[in-house]
Amino acid sequence: MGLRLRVDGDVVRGEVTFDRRQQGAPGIAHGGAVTTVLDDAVASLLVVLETPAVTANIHVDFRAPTLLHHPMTVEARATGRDGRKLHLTARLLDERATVVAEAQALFLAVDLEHFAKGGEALPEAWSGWGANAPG
Ligand SMILES: CCCCCCCC(=O)SCCNC(=O)CCNC(=O)[C@H](O)C(C)(C)COP(=O)(O)OP(=O)(O)OC[C@H]1O[C@@H](n2cnc3c(N)ncnc32)[C@H](O)[C@@H]1OP(=O)(O)O
Repeated sequence: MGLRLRVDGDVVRGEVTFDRRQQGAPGIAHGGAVTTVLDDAVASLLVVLETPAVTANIHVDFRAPTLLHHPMTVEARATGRDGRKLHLTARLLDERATVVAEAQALFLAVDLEHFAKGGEALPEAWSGWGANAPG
């Protein structure tokens, strides 16, 4: 879906335009696709936090239809930490800055060994992250 994310201070921002591949109802993005974008945005905050963590849960409020072929922006920020629990939030906004969807996510910090289960090499940049997790 061409989601582009970047770190801007302690916020993650990005742009996405949904197309027919993410269609749910005619002309409108599927809620699962919207949730994927919000989950990806909050997950990118882990770069800011330098903490390996995984989504334990994510709650999404769909405030307005997310129209296909309309450029959307997404922004995510951390709202708090309680031990291993990272509280993260993200919003998806349309061209008029109307919030079309927002998410509250709980991530749990994990040891890097958690990802070894996937059998893939981990990004080099993650090598220094382990010291912060679990918190
Ligand atoms: C570094 C970049 C990574 C990119 C990640 C991208 C985002 C993703 O898509 S991750 C993929 C989707 N998520 C997953 O695969 C996670 C699968 N789940 C798991 O591995 C485990 O359930 C995991 C790690 C979340 C929690 O297991 P575990 O470490 O044993 O925690 P556990 O001891 O059960 O619980 C710890 C605390 O969290 C709470 N908790 C755990 N799960 C939840 C939940 N789903 N909702 C609310 N609270 C929860 C527990 O109640 C407990 O709270 P307290 O300490 O107050 O009693």
